[in-house]
Amino acid sequence: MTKTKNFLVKLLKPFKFQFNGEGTEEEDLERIAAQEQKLFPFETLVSATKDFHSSNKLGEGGFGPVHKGKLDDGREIAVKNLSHSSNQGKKEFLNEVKLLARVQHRNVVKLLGYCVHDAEKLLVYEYVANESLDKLLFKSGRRDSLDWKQRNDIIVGIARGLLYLHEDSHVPIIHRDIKASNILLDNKWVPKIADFGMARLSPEDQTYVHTRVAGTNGYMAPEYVMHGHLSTKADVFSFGVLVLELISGQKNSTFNLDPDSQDLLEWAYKLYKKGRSLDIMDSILASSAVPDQVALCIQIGLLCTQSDPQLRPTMRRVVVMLSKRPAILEEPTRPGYPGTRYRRSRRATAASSSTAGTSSESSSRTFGSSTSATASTATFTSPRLYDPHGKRPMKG
Ligand SMILES: Nc1ncnc2c1ncn2[C@@H]1O[C@H](COP(=O)(O)OP(=O)(O)OP(=O)(O)O)[C@@H](O)[C@H]1O
Repeated sequence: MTKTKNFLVKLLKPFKFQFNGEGTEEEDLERIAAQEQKLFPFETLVSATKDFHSSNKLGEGGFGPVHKGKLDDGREIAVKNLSHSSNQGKKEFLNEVKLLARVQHRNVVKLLGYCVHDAEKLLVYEYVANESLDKLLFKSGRRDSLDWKQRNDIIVGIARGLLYLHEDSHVPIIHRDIKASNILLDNKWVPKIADFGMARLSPEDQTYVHTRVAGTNGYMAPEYVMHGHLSTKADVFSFGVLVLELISGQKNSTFNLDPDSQDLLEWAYKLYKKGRSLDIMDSILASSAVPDQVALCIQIGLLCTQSDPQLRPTMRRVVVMLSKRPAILEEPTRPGYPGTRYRRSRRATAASSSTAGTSSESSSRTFGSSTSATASTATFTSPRLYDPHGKRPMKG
C-alpha cells in the first residue's frame, strides 16, 4: 500500500462510507487514492494564504472559514477550512472530496485538491473571482452590477450545471443545497455551482430516497422538508426559487413586499395568474430586460417550484425550455412551500404513471420563517431544530 493510501485509510477509518451500495469502502479509497496528486502539503496552503491571514478571508460558511490564496505557480485558490472537529465537518469534507473529485463541468466549481493536517481538514478550490451570487443580489446595493443578460446567462449556466450533475456526470448527484450563496461567479460572470458537502448520489431505481432533512430555508422543496423525500426534483425546486430571486432581486426566505403572500413564490404565482408576472421584476432591470425572456424565465421558475414534484420539469427539460422559445409551455400549478397540500392532478397522474412514491398528501404543518432551518426527520416528529447555518448531518 502506498504511503498516501495508508494515510487515507487512517483518515477514513473512523467513518463508515456507504454510498448507497455504490462501492465498497476499499473501492472508494482506491478512487480517492487515484487522486493522489490532489493532496496539498499543509505548508503550501499556509504560504499561499499568508498563514490564513484575516485579510485573505473570503467568508465563513456553516463549516468554517474560506481564505483566498495564491500558489507559487500563480494559480489563485480558495481554501475552505473544516477544522472544527465535529463529525458533521468531517462528513462534509469526505462527501465533498468524494463527489467533487469526479465531476468536471464549466458550471461546477473545480476542486483542486485537499489537505489533512492534524485536526485540520482543508478543501482547495479554484478561486472564483466574483464570489457568490447572494453578495451581489441581496447585499448593500450591488444589484445593479447584474443586468438582465447577465442574470439570464446565470440562470442558463446553473441549469446546465444541474443537468450535468443529475444526468450527465459519472454518477447522478443531487446537490441538496442550491441557493444564491452556493453559486459562485467567475470573472466573466459564468456561474459555478459550489458546496457539495451535503450532496447525495441520486437513486437510480427509485423515485426518491428517504433521508434526513438538511438544507436552507426558503429553498427546500416541501416534500423534502416534510417527508424527507429527496429526489432530483428537490434541486429543481431550489433552482426555481433561485430563478425567481434572480428576476425579482428579492430573497424568498425574507420576502415581505406583499402582506397577502407568504413568500416570493406565492406572490409571483398570484401575479402570473393575473397576467402580470412581469410586475415581480427587479426595477433595476427595467432598461436591460427583454420582456419575453423575463416572462419565460418567470414561468419556468414557477414550473420548477410547483408543489407536486412530479409536475416539476427535469433539468433537461428546463435547459431545452431556456434554449429556445417553446411553442407551448405548461401552465404552472400552485407553488409549494412547507405546509402546502398538493393533490395529484389528472395531468400529473398521466404524466407520471411510470413512477411511484410521492403521491401522498403532505401534512399541513408549516415551518417558521427563520432564514436557515432544518427538520430532523422525515416523519417530522422531532422538534424543529434551527442551526445558524441551516445545516444538519447529511446521513439519512
Ligand atoms: N472557490 C471560491 N472562490 C471564491 N470565493 C469562494 C469560493 N468558495 C467559497 N467562497 C466564498 O466563501 C464564502 C463561504 O463559503 P461556504 O461555501 O463555506 O459557505 P456558504 O455557502 O456561504 O454558507 P453555508 O455553509 O451555510 O452554505 C462564500 O459565500 C463565498 O463568498
